Amino acid sequence: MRNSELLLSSRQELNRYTVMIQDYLELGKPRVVLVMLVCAAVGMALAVPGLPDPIIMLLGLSGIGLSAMGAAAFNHLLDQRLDKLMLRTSRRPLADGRIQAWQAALFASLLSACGLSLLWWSVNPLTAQLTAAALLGYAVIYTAFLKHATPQNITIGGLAGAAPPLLGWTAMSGQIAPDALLLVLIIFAWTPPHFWALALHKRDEYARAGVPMLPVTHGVDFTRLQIWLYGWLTVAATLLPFATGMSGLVYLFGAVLLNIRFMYWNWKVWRGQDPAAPLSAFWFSIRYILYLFAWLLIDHYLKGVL
Ligand code: HEM
Ligand SMILES: CC(C)=CCC/C(C)=C/CC/C(C)=C/COP(=O)(O)OP(=O)(O)O
Repeated sequence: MRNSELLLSSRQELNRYTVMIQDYLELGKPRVVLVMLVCAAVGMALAVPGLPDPIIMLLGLSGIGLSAMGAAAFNHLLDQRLDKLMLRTSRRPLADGRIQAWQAALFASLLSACGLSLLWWSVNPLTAQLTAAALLGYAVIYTAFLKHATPQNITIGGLAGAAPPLLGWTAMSGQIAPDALLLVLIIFAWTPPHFWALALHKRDEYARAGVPMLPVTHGVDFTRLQIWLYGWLTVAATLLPFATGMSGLVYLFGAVLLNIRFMYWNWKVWRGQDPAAPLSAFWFSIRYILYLFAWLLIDHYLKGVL
């Protein structure tokens, strides 16, 4: 083989590996997990006065992240047939046949086992148990049952996605505190407006695939109203950290600004006059939750200084 041919084939080999790594990474829904890890990190910071122990923080975030990615990979595995039916998900590695079911099962099991063991042995058993509950809640209860059974799938399944700040909190303090549950409540209330905005936009795909999401079972108008109402519930939940004295005026300032924008988009969705509003509301909901947790963190550290 000539040198140029050798170079070409090693480049092709490298490309194949890069694509394979990207496919496995995609199974773990890395962008969703990254936002969850931010929420977990804020839970860690708020659980203790001063700075959290960096070693526990690293071990805790690794364990939570690996477990959440494991749960997401199980979701890909169990949903592979459904994912083939929807345009948004049809190019996923399993749905598209780029990864085999046994490979995904092995990957999901390895990630979950590594994540949970790391938490059990190097953080604390309570965090490992709560993370295992969230993993099963999303991968099994939501994906295998609720998603196909009831339009309330995400209100109940949302509890698993809302767990990260509590997991961060227990990783650092070893106990479940009311303040940590407030943070869970915020994400729990936020999940319906977050997801139903996307479900409105993708209503026809869900209908064709036979998934009983709210806009499919109860119609578009009812879903718009629910987004508006759950939006207010989220606003109320976000005021609780200030009302209970857990966070101060800096947080309140940030939360009010974010809530104005959040309710502006939810209002646009509710009115139903702008066909682009649901997708814009969905994307804003992600920035909203990220920035809200950032404000909690800023407030926590400024409280010590101001
Ligand atoms: C059961 C609860 C939840 C449901 C049903 C849900 C649903 C969804 C769906 C269907 C997508 C689109 C995914 C895609 O196109 O690949 C999405 C995207 C996203 N979700 Fe959620 N979500 C939930 C909870 C959460 C939570 C708790 C967080 C973070 C704290 C979160 C953060 C995100 C982010 C960052 C994206 C964008 C991902 C990207 O850019 O590809 N979600 N969500
Ligand atoms: C241990 C722990 C913290 C677990 C949480 C796991 C986790 C990654 C939850 C993500 C929530 C999510 C993106 C739901 C969408 O699922 P879907 O199946 O309805 O959406 P899809 O159609 O895009 O797959």
